[in-house]
Amino acid sequence: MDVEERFNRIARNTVEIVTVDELRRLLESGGGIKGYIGYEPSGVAHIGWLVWMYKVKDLVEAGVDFSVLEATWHAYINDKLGGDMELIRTAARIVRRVMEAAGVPAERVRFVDAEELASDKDYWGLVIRVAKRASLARVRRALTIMGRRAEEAEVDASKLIYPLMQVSDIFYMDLDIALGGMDQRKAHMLARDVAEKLGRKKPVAIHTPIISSLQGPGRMEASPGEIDDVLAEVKMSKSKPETAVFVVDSDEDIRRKIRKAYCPARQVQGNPVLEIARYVLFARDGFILRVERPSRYGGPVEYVSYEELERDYAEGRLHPLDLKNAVAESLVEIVRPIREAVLSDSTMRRALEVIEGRVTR
Ligand SMILES: Nc1ncnc2c1ncn2[C@@H]1O[C@H](COP(=O)(O)OP(=O)(O)OP(=O)(O)O)[C@@H](O)[C@H]1O
Ligand SMILES: N[C@@H](Cc1ccc(O)cc1)C(=O)O
Repeated sequence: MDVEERFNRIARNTVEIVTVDELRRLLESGGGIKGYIGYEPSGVAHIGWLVWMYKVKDLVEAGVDFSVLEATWHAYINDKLGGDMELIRTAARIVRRVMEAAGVPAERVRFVDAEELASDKDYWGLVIRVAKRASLARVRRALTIMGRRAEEAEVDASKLIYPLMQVSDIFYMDLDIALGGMDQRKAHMLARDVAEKLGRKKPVAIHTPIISSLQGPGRMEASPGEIDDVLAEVKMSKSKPETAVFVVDSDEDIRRKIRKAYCPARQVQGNPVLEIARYVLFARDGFILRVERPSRYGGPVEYVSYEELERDYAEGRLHPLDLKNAVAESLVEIVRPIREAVLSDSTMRRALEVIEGRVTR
């Protein structure tokens, strides 16, 4: 791939790149580029995670030396899985399997355990230096990166360490690119500002879209705030199982959940079914959405691009039920091999049962 092809591969299906020029310069420099994403191993992945997993695949294919940080300590701080570190580590093994089944070339990705970072005194030196350069108000505001509101830091002070650790992870691993969903924006912006003050490499932030809750965004006007704060509230989230399709859901569960999903006729904004079509289904090369419907409703139709689908939907030429059925069937095809990869392994199956019973938020 030449520079342009690499750039396009990295940029497709993203919401923002901070900054595009810096990314171009990195690619043009011809040197090695180090990127990462971190996630909390804290339960079963939902289809929102496929959005970043597909992006990891793009980055690896574009030649980025990529690490996936299994943020075990972060999950502990964030009260996941009852703070059971053994279970948190097990959850990380399951997510690895999910990533492989979703097409991420695992042999070309470095998996890093947050406990390994935290075992180095230099890591903690870095956390303290980062803390010195960040105001308390800014760190509190960054709590959205862990799906919390600023006020929640009052309950338990470890929550304030989390954003500082996330920023330090980036410096410790000496990264050029930090990837995350839009809800991770505050960590990346903080890292960019602190980088200048500490004379560190300023990471390019790449943000992928957030899929809304299946129940819809609710009263969006009632949640004023910056875009990432709002998205953190309305996203499909594993802590709210009724909002999500999980990668281990049965075919019938997927169909049932999509059938019940919020999907007003002609509405594009905040429509989770269209978002799934756009960011999960059409994110795959060569995808075609096939709508089966009786001839009295227009007969079968095929969409080869999201844009065509959106146009027909917005103009009322595609009924919500027909959209839902088509999206559900395609999702079933995507989820099935992932579910089988996880559930065909009896150790994983058992671990999953324990984890599902222990999801604490
Ligand atoms: N609904 C979503 N759509 C797209 N990406 C998502 C979605 N939810 C989470 N992500 C991304 O997945 C990564 C892991 O996020 P996170 O651990 O917060 O997910 P989650 O399962 O919703 O967790 P929780 O419910 O525990 O907050 C982050 O980069 C985040 O941006
Ligand atoms: N805050 C991220 C997890 C994360 C943790 C540490 C990092 O360095 C990066 C990401 C999330 O909630 O998904």
